[in-house]
Amino acid sequence: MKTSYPRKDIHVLLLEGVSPSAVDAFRSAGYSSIETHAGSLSGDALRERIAGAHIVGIRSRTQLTADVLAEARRLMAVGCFCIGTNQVDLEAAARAGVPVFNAPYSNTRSVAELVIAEIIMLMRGVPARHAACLRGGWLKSAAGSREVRGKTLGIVGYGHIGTQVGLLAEGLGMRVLFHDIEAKLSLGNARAAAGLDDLLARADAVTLHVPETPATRMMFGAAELAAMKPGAHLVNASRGTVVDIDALAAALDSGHVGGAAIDVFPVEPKGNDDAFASPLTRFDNVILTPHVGGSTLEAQDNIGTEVASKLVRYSDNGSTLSAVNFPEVTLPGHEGSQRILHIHRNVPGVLSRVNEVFSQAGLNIDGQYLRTDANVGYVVIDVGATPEQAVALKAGLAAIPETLRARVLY
Ligand SMILES: NC(=O)C1=CN([C@@H]2O[C@H](COP(=O)(O)OP(=O)(O)OC[C@H]3O[C@@H](n4cnc5c(N)ncnc54)[C@H](O)[C@@H]3O)[C@@H](O)[C@H]2O)C=CC1
Ligand SMILES: O=C(O)CCC(=O)C(=O)O
Repeated sequence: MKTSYPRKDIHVLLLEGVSPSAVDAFRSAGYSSIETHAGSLSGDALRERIAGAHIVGIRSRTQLTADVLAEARRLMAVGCFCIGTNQVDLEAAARAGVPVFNAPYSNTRSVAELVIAEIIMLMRGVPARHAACLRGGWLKSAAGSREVRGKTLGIVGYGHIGTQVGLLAEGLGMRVLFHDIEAKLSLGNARAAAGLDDLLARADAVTLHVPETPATRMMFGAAELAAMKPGAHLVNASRGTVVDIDALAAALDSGHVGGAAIDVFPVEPKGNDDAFASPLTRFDNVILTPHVGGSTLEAQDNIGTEVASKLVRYSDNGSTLSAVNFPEVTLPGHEGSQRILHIHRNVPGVLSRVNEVFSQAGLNIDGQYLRTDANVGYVVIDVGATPEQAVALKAGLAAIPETLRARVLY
């Protein structure tokens, strides 16, 4: 059961080279116990470091499984300093009373720019020419080299990244088709395809911008690759599980797929010192990048500030706005009141037990904010009480059997 701490005792663990802007944001908010690691941690090293952390910041590589979260008994919140949150068991985190935050927009432009550059490179046949030069060869020829102007780009997943790719591609004179499972507003002159097959049959290049979900796992296999136009190119900067890499290697071998740019892989090295292996490394007509779609200084700087600010706001004020796994509450300041957070399993009767704790103490509630989802209830109570009374109230709340976490805010 985790309760109240002064900021100096709140331990922040930042992994995977999270930007220094995050450290700055924590420090300027008064948090001084900050531990940073350049790489990801796993196994015993992760369990050991997370056991003492109140706030954990990761990027896409650190796996916060239910088992790992179970060891993190002090954990108040998780920050994913990226868009994807598939590396965290979000349900297990919610069941433990731990909100998870991310940065849904800050690196999207960086991904879109890389994708556009790759589409031009693939259509010009640059990867194979570059590979030849590195080996002392000279492939000066227009064979297979095309302008992107007038060609059709198929975007699968027309969200924050997909829409930006579409607008940039139109700026280059491309025709844009998209496919999404949701009805989406077309930006510019983009058109919704009749379905994935329609998009694949018409696109000269296909780019994938879907999240990792059960439905997108291996959504791009032999059948989808075969449905692409002969010689069309594939770009994947979404998640490595979305494309069947062996099927892609076979389609590149046969020449049906003209080239590919792949930024994400089913298995990625844990850090820069680990070796990378892929069935795609033997092809000259591919661009392989080490999951750097969002790795620009601009994006990382913005993400560091954005996610750290959300974590500080939750820690200082209790607001869970934009948490991805948790009831969202936006809260005003609580000057003049003690603010107590109570996170509980959402079953009938808990709120009346919460209120009973306050009425038994004979204290008036100044404000109460409640949000629930199917599993978790989050109630924030402002009360005119002394700090000592607040700690006693927190202990009363902690004794309610459905309690997941209770905390007095500093
Ligand atoms: N390579 C990198 O460094 C980066 C990779 N990413 C990945 O890109 C993904 C997309 O990012 P955003 O565009 O910001 O996400 P988003 O949530 O704004 O857009 C995703 C779109 O995919 C659609 N979608 C979901 N399932 C689908 C399906 N089965 N078929 C077709 N469409 C489907 C959604 O309706 C949504 O419109 C992220 O989830 C993340 O995994 C994000 C940032 C950096
Ligand atoms: O840059 C990173 O660490 C991960 C980027 C990414 O894949 C994401 O934002 O989802």
